Amino acid sequence: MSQSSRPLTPRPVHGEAAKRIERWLKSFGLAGKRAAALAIAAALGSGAMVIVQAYAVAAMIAGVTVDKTGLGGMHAQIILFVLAMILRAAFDTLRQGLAFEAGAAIRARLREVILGRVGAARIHDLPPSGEVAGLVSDGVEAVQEYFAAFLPQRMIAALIPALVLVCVIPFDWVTALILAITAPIIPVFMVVVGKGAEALNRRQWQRLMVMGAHLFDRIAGLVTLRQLGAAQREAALVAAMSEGYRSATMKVLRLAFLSSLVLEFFSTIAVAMVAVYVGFRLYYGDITFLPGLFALLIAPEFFRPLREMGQHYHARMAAIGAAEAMIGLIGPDAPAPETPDPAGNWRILSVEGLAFTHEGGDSIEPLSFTLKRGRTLAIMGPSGAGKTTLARLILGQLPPQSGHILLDGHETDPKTLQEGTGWLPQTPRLFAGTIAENIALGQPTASMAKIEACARIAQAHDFITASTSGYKTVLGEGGAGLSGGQIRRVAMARALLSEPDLLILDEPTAALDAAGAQTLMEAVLAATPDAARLIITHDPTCAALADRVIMLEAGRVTYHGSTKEMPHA
Ligand SMILES: Nc1ncnc2c1ncn2[C@@H]1O[C@H](COP(=O)(O)OP(=O)(O)OP(=O)(O)O)[C@@H](O)[C@H]1O
Repeated sequence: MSQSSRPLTPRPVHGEAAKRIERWLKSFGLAGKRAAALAIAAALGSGAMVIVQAYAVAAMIAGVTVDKTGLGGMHAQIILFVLAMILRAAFDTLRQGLAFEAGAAIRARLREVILGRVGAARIHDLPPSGEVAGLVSDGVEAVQEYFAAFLPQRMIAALIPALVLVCVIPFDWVTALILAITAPIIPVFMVVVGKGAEALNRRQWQRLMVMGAHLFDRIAGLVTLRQLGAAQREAALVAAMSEGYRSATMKVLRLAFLSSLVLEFFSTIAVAMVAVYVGFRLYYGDITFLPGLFALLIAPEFFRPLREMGQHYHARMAAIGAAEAMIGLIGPDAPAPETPDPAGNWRILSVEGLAFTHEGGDSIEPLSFTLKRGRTLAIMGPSGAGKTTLARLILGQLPPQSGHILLDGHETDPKTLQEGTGWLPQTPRLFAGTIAENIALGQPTASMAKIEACARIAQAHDFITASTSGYKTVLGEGGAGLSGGQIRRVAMARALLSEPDLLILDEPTAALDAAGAQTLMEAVLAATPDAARLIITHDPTCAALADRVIMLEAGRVTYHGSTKEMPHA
């Protein structure tokens, strides 16, 4: 079980670092660009209708109270008001739909890139599953808010107040001047609040990632934890982490609510200034009723987009926090997901000077061999000699500290090799599901006939069909319902099903008697005539069927030659 070692109190990012993250984020915006642009246009339409409505209301009130026209003489204003109301509702509905569409396109693109990167990662580079889950769910949602809420609002906050100013100037330029002078208060305040919000949001994300990774890891090992009586202790640890996350979230929310309150306060003061000024001018007869009332009605609408941008500013902060974690996972580029390389035409696998040292100091000394397709190499040696380590290096699960793995003399991407490899691990793992699903885990479209044929070769068919549900027998988590030996047989069928170019079998005959081991290996070799086969074994019967043998002792090769001349293990 692993635990993230990242610090819980991150350095604050602002200035250039935050802008760099934001540039990275924007490279994903292309996915929903058209819908986002249309959403902004719809918001502008709605803003224009608000101005028309304010004018119609002011004209109606002025007609009734000052000009004493009566409602009967105001058909034009009433029709204008109703039309503006209907159009405004239509624009708002359209805006919401388009913003959702833009957000959905960006969400899909981000998830595609993250999962594509995780799928393409070397196995030893894989991030904890909890972190990946946190990023593709909450992380992607936070980023979509940035695109669906903050970015359009930023544009709207620049355009609608400008539109209001242009409309107010012909009626009352003094009010327009007051609005223009007070407008910058809100963006300035937003930037001040933003400095603190960035650090808080990043801390919240770090805590969520650590908690997610920890929780996934502990859930996967729940049986072991219970067996060791450590479940309660772990539960307390998870509770403490949740509490840390709750407290970080509350700090973010507190700041978001407080900043909204202060923004409301400042915009209310600015509107009040306009109201007092208009009131005095009306009183002294410096302005007529209609422009004064129109200026009063429109002043809150001038500040509304700015206030809303202030409220969405925390969406930007949350997105930067999430994006930073994403960059850590998928890198600073936003590439298209890699398409799998359809390799498989190679003939010779060459291992050249491959070496590795575990953290504890145990190592494999530089080791070289070649293995042709259709040939079998047995790796033997006492327990702890480094046999499994060698297999894991070839499978790309451990990064070699030196040396190369070549296919037909060319350096190869571990992913390419992994895709064409059938692997029976030393401790195979089955999952909850039917036996057929477990065999077809890597080949979900495989036919039942093929699944059955592989199960026969792996000596699994008889015990599978002995149960009433046969291949449809449902297994519990970890293959519960089968014995350890039976799990190994099912996993062997799984390794054979993909018709691999390279077959790596770690102790394939464990738990079988000599006759069973011989039959199994002969069947496996006959079924994979074109595969290169690497067999890790303690079993001399099994090794005798190979073409060559490498004997390892404490990570060093003690024999490399034909099977016939090998010394007794
Ligand atoms: N993840 C690890 N961290 C540190 N040391 C490790 C790790 N995995 C293996 N080792 C050590 O490396 C050495 C080689 O282990 P490896 O599993 O490759 O041996 P092996 O020959 O396959 O043994 P066995 O036949 O028992 O499976 C052992 O001493 C083992 O303790």
